[in-house]
Amino acid sequence: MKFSIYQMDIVPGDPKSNRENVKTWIDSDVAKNNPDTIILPEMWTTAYTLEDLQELSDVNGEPTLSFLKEQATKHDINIIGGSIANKNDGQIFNTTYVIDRKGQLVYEYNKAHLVPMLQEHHYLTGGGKPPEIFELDGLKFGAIICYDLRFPELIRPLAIEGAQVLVVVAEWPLARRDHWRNLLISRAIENQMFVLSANRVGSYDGVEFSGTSMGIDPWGNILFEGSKNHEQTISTSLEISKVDQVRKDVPIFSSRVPHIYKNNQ
Ligand SMILES: O=C(O)CCC(=O)C(=O)O
Repeated sequence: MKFSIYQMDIVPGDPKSNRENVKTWIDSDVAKNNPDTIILPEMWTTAYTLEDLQELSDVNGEPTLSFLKEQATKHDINIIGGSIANKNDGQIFNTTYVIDRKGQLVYEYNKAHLVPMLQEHHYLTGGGKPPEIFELDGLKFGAIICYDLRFPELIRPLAIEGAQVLVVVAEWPLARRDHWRNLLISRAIENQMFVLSANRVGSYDGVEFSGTSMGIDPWGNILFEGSKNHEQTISTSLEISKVDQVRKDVPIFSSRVPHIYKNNQ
């Protein structure tokens, strides 16, 4: 499977412009790289304009969901749609939508962990459910959003259930770029799966973001590392058989002793 990751800058509070930018990018990326699956960053329609989200959020995914479905069918691509601010029953969630090449919504997930450093709990509601595996073109994926990366207990069950690729979409700040790199590499090694991440660049409200969208193989080798501060398209293919190979060479999943782990995790 060939992936394109859009390490984009985001126009704050202007979903229409951001959708237009993403449309232009998809048109040119499809012509150039012919991807099977594209990946966008976190909150790419609004950026972290938390105080304005009541007004700027999509409602039940619209209009962004229809936009993503249209792009998927038009170009015959799968889309892991980063995440968007999304109002549902009066609450605002940070929601990832995954659309297949037929334009079907195959998966949705709301960010589970809210960021105390950003006072997110004043503006957003946590999803309250763990991520589940979804499939695209026969491959098994998990997807999480930014701060979720700090919680290995959220990700472990995905690996146990056979996820081959973990996708992490983010607006991770430059100030903690070392954490970002090391956590992504750790999640790949400990779960013996590919990790692909899409992080934004640019700045908003005095916070500079760190780019550095990464691809890591199940052995922990870095496949690519985006720039810290430039918009960039990362195009990559994964040799999926590496997952089985690494799990065979170092068979941690058959070495587990869940009955001694707290909560049998
Ligand atoms: O965990 C971090 O350091 C960054 C988290 C974050 O900025 C986010 O989840 O949006």
